[in-house]
Amino acid sequence: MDKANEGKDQLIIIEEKISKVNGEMAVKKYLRGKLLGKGGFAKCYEVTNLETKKVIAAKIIPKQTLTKNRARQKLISEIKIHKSLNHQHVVAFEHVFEDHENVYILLELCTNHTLNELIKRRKRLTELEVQCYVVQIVNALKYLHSHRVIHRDLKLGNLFLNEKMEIKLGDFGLATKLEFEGEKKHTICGTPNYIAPEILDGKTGHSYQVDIWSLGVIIYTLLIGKPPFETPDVKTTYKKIRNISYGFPENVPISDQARGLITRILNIDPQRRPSLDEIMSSSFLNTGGTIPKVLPLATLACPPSASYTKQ
Ligand SMILES: CC[C@@H]1C(=O)N(C)c2cnc(-c3ccc[nH]3)nc2N1C1CCCC1
Repeated sequence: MDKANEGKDQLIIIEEKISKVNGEMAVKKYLRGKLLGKGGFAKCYEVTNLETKKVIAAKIIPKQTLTKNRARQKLISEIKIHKSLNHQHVVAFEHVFEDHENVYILLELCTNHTLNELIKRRKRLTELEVQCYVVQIVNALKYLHSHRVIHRDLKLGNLFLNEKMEIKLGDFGLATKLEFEGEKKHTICGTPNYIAPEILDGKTGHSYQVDIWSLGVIIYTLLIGKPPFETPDVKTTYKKIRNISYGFPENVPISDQARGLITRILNIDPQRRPSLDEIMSSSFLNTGGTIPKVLPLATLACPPSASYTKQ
């Protein structure tokens, strides 16, 4: 797109040129809609496939931001991993193409934004809502880990919500795929509030358990309203993480089951953290005051959380 197209009231068409086997050129057209926001180097738009009328989300990355090899490798890895995934609670990877200026990644539209926006509006969620979201996140992680993929940047802002308020795990920019079981990764990465201690100490290497740690931080944040190790300064946050220095505020009531699960997950030793199956069968996810004992909670539909409405 050239500068002239930055105008608000013009129809902007993105064209994908495809050379067919018989040498002919086919063109797919997409109508660029409203700006959804920025994600890293990308500008993200709502986009309509003019042939199928399907409305999707597009991450548009200017190629001039990909001159450094590191940024280019990161994007290639994100596309390679995300493209290979297909699960109800993972953002669907629709398509990817490029033109002279940009790389276009087309993804499932999640009209209720992310758990970040939900928490900003609601301050904190009920235990029943948290149980329901956690079951979906655990299922997404079971799928990822069974395909030897570690997300490594699990946080509220990467947990998208579709029109039915279902969880869709997205943003595989920091994800990695193990070449073999038991392989350990050493690259430092993640978002300060959610980063596991073994990534910070960088000695022993890290694996799937870093996603379990982040899940513990997410459960705490959804129930309490802010992350356990949050401080105004990143260095202090890292110190609190390394010392497992957090507490449960007196003024926020949470069940023993929730407190117990968070405490078991936020363990400095990755091996001591519960597995995804152990989390799924934890008392926190299987004790509901009014839940009939007959059905395990995981099979129940979610309680209605107010969906995202513009204020
Ligand atoms: C396209 C990038 C990213 C994303 O990865 N997805 C899946 C997504 C889906 N729907 C939405 C969306 C639908 C309606 C509002 N946002 N946004 C998504 N985002 C946002 C855009 C801005 C920052 C992250």
